[in-house]
Amino acid sequence: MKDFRLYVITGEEFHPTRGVVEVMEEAIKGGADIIQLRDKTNSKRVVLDKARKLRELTRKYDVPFIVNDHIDIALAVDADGIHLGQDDMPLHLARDIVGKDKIIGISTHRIQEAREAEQGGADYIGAGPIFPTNSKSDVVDPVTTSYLDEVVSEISIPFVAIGGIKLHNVADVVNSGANRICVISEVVGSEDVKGTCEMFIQKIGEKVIQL
Ligand SMILES: Cc1ncc(COP(=O)(O)OP(=O)(O)O)c(N)n1
Ligand SMILES: Cc1nc(C(=O)O)sc1CCOP(=O)(O)O
Ligand SMILES: [Mg+2]
Repeated sequence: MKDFRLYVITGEEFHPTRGVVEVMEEAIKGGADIIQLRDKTNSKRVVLDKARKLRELTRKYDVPFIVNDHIDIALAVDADGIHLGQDDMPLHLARDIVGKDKIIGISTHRIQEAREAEQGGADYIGAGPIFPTNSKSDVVDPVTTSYLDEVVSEISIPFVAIGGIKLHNVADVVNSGANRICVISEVVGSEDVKGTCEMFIQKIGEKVIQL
């Protein structure tokens, strides 16, 4: 899989007056280099329609496109991959269904889950929530950057830090060894989506050691 630095997930509740394609296009123009469609409320038919549109957009910019939760929708639109949590379809079954060429990302909140994902053939893991977040209702307590320290020392597959990551705290995450960051609200809820992505990209590239 192509490496990435800034993973942006849709969150339409944060931009009620703007369309999802328009907002994600701005994110891509600002440097988002992988996109996920995450829609926990709409019907499958509506999610499928959004997936088609985002597939078209991401092809235009050659950016990988991941669908959250719905393997069938991911396959129907020929997404590059799927993202699954600990309560979703188990990794080995998902791999059987999607085949070896699709990206599978797995959410992890503790090191044992990360080990299992790696051993099970995940392409990347999500590590979080690092900080408190309002973007996910059924979320576990923040794992803090100390979970990133464990992941850095033990896990070899790519990991992306997620959960409550903002421009003001991303330096702490980067200083813990994360060089892939995943964001919903701070990006898609911004008045300036492109500019916010550009600032994230700049900060991901900087290791600021606070003494
Ligand atoms: C990159 C990334 N990491 C974590 C998640 C969360 O997935 P999950 O735990 O299945 O929760 P939902 O997003 O389905 O509510 C994610 N989507 N993406
Ligand atoms: C979708 C999701 N998954 C998480 C996890 O820890 O697995 S945290 C999260 C929400 C991230 O949104 P925001 O950037 O707005 O905090
Ligand atoms: Mg899920």
